[in-house]
Amino acid sequence: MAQPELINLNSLEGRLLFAVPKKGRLLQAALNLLEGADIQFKRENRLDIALVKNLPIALVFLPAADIPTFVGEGRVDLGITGYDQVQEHDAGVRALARARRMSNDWSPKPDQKPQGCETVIDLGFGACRLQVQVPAKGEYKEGKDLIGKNIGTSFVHLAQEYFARLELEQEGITDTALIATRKLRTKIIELSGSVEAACALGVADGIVDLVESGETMKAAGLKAIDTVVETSAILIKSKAPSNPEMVNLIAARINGVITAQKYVLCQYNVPRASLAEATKWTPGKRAPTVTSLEEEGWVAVSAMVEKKRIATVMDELTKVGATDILVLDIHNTRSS
Ligand SMILES: Nc1ncnc2c1ncn2[C@@H]1O[C@H](COP(=O)(O)OP(=O)(O)OP(=O)(O)O)[C@@H](O)[C@H]1O
Ligand SMILES: O=P(O)(O)OC[C@H]1O[C@H](OP(=O)(O)OP(=O)(O)O)[C@H](O)[C@@H]1O
Repeated sequence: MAQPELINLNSLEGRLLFAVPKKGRLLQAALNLLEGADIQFKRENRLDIALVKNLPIALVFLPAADIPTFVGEGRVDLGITGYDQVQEHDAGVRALARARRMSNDWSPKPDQKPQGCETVIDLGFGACRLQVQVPAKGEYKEGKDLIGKNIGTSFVHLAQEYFARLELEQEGITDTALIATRKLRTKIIELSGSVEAACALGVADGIVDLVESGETMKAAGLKAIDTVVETSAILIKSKAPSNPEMVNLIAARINGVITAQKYVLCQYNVPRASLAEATKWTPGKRAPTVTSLEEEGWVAVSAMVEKKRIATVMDELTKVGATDILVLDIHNTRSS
């Protein structure tokens, strides 16, 4: 039986490291993006590193929550994760800086690489909201009603900052710099999953958790009273990537795939006299392509249109006299 090829660390030499969620909600959409960007790899069973066959890249499969740390510290060059995870990581970095300042242990190394990650593209999937939730039939109406109570969450740092801000507001303190040094009256309880069960089980008075369809929240007898972060999946890069050209190439490819998913190509024929009216509905990304038809007084138009607008656009084009309207899927796209 053929043995799987083991990856030794030397084979990562010279390769751009690209972190991908190893499981969960973002995994499949991230894999689809890689396929669309022609990033070819074979992931061996149980191995969290895969060498890309056609580019000098290695994929590293990591928990979505850890990806901002690896990218932020420059251990990995690029990553796909949720904006919520980046925000939680950044809030954690602020909390650590505050703790170190308070204990006078603040000694940045002079040769340290720039830390932190930058958002390259909003990937347009994995949209949900990090919300403050309370029992639907309970007495809590707004975030500030939970001050001094027990809050269950996996997003401890964002929850800490959220309640620090509310506590300061309640005390009439406007200096937001104090959010970072606040000793909270509200108790934040870290939970790693099934957070929605915390209220019913008496562990928490309220929770801070993700809501997508709202089904989990409803089933747990909870309602949302505030939003901490609106999130979707993003492509992030380190502030000091090992190969900036390769980062740009991957970003351009992924951007092309995302744009292709968002747009369709709309083609139609229209009398030249109605062209101005018709192209108001199909201005294209830069400008529509207009070509003359063999038939006198007619032109053919081709333009990219956002998928979500296409039905309305077709209705309006018909009204202004366009005919032979075709809508085509776009497989990939690239613009500078
Ligand atoms: N309905 C949803 N619930 C949770 N996360 C979602 C949802 N929709 C999109 N996401 C995104 O997916 C990211 C990863 O969440 P997910 O729960 O799938 O991760 P995970 O690695 O399986 O973590 P865990 O083991 O804690 O469940 C979230 O941070 C968020 O950005
Ligand atoms: O609004 P909805 O569409 O119902 O989605 C939200 C739920 O999905 C996530 O949990 P997940 O299923 O990832 O499991 P977990 O509770 O173990 O994190 C999140 O923590 C919510 O519980």
